[in-house]
Amino acid sequence: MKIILIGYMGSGKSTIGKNVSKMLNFDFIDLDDYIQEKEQLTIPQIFDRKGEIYFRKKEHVYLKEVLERTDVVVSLGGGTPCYGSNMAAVLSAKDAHSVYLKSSIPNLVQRLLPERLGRPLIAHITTEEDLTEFVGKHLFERSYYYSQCTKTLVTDGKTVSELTEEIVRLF
Ligand SMILES: Nc1ncnc2c1ncn2[C@@H]1O[C@H](COP(=O)(O)OP(=O)(O)OP(=O)(O)O)[C@@H](O)[C@H]1O
Ligand SMILES: O=C(O)C1=C[C@@H](O)[C@@H](O)[C@H](O)C1
Ligand SMILES: [Mg+2]
Repeated sequence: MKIILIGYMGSGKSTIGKNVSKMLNFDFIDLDDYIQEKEQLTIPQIFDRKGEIYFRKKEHVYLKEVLERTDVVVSLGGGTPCYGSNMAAVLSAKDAHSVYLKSSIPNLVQRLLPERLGRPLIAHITTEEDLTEFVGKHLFERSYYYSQCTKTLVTDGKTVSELTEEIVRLF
């Protein structure tokens, strides 16, 4: 079985995915970490030196690679399901269950403001007001893809351990 965690930047995919994998005794792959390791560059370096189109092409190639794995929890990047045939690949992967971690705009903004420098799409945004506007528009565009997941979990008001347990219970 594969559990694929999907959601906007800051929704908790990496943090919760790692915990779920430990509880289920599954392997854990964070697609962003996998890309960084394969490319021997950080995500900001890839965007800066090679550009976003290069990143999206590699993200697609490595997604296909990790979808071959079994007994694994995979946390995708925030944009992964929203490009090319990636969401179709997730939905058609063998024995795969996709979970959308759905978070409100104010919660995402509170989490992302202090951590924005590691995320090239928002690194240039400095105020809470501007980040709220950006996340609102971006999430609206991306929700079309996120909402295709087989399960949706609202994360607002829940701790990482509560969400971890909820996912473990689902499977
Ligand atoms: N339910 C939660 N309650 C409080 N803090 C949380 C919760 N989920 C995640 N966080 C915190 O929010 C921040 C972002 O989480 P994380 O890096 O796991 O998000 P992500 O979805 O993997 O983002 P990205 O798409 O950018 O990789 C972290 O500091 C994490 O500890
Ligand atoms: O939302 C996005 O498009 C991104 C999210 C991160 O996980 C990284 O994959 C990268 O910063 C792009
Ligand atoms: Mg992550």
